[in-house]
Amino acid sequence: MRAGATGRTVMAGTAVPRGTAVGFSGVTRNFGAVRAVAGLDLEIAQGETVALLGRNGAGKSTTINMLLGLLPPGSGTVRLFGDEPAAAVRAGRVGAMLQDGKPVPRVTVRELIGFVAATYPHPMDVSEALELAGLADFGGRRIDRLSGGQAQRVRFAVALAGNPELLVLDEPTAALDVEARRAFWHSMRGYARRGNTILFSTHYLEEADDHADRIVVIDRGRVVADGSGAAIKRRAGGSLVSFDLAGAGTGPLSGLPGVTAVEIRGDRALLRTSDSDATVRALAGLDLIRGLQVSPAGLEDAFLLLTGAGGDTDPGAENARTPADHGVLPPKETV
Ligand SMILES: Nc1ncnc2c1ncn2[C@@H]1O[C@H](COP(=O)(O)OP(=O)(O)OP(=O)(O)O)[C@@H](O)[C@H]1O
Repeated sequence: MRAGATGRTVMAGTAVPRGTAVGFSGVTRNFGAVRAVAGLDLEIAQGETVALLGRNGAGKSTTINMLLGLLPPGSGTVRLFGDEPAAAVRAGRVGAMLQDGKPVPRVTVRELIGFVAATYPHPMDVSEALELAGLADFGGRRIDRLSGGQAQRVRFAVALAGNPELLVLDEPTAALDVEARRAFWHSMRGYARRGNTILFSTHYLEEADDHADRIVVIDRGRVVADGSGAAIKRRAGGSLVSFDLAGAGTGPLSGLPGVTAVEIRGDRALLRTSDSDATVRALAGLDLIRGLQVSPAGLEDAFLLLTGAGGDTDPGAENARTPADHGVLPPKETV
C-alpha cells in the first residue's frame, strides 16, 4: 500500500506543496436550481490511487469534468499539479476515460492509439500502451470489431497514450462483465505501480475498497467521508438498529449511546451503532421500540448511511437540500 490520505487542504491563493496532483478548494457548481457540487475540498497526493465513491447524482462526473477543465467551477479553485486544469491537460500530464467516449470506426487499435499519441508532447510508446491496456494481441483489429470489454480497454489505452502522470477514470468498469473487470483492474494496477496517480469514480464500495488506497465518499456534492478502505470497513463493524418512528421526533437519536449515524427513511429510523445493546436500552427508555430490528452492518449499509441513501427520492432533486434538511447525515469525517 502506498501513502494514504494526507488530510491537508490547499487553500485558494496559497502555494501548492510539492507532490500534490489534485487540489479542490471550496469548489461549487450549480446547474440551474441543482447544486451538483457544494463546497468541495479535496487534495490528492502524487502516487495515490483514490476512489471517488457516491450514488447516482452525487456529483462525481461534475467533479471530474471540472478537474479536467471541461467545466468551469461556479466558485472555488481547481488545480492539477498546481496549475490550471486546461494547462495540465494540454501538457499531457492527465489522461481521462470518461463515461461517454465513443470508439472511432474503421481504424485499427494500433492506428487509433498512434493518432492519439501523436497529439501529445511526450507520448507513451504505442506498443507499451497496448501492452499496459491488455491489447497486445489486438493491435491489428478494427475498432468496430471489438467486444464491449475490448473496446473499454481501447478507451483505457487512449487515456494512457499521452503518458500521463494522472489518470482520471469515470466509472471505468460500468457495463463490463466479471472477467473484463478483473483484466481492467490488473492493467490499472500495472499503471499505478509506476508511481502514477489515479482517480476513479464508482458506485461500489467493494470496488473502491479492492482497488484504491483511499476512498473519498461524496454525497450532494460534498465530501462526507475520506479514508482508507480499512478505516471505512472499521466503520462498517457495529450494527444497524431500525424502528418505526410513529411520529416521534428525531432530535435525540444521534445522541443515544453507541449511535454513530442516523438515517430517516419515510417513517422508519435507521441507527448505526457501535453498541446495539446500549442503543436498544435507550430506545426502550424513550418508548421507541415499535417494529424494532437489529442486524449486523455490512459495507453497503455503511455506504448507505454515509450517503444518506436508501429512500426512493431522486438524489438530484435532493441536491438543493441541506444535510440538516435531510435530517441526520453524519458530519464530514476523516476516518
Ligand atoms: N448538464 C447538466 N444539467 C443539469 N443538471 C446536471 C447536469 N449535469 C449534472 N447535473 C445534475 O447534477 C447532479 C450531479 O450529477 P453528476 O453527473 O455529477 O453525478 P454523478 O455522481 O456522476 O452521478 P452518476 O453516478 O449517476 O453518473 C445531478 O443531480 C445531475 O442531475
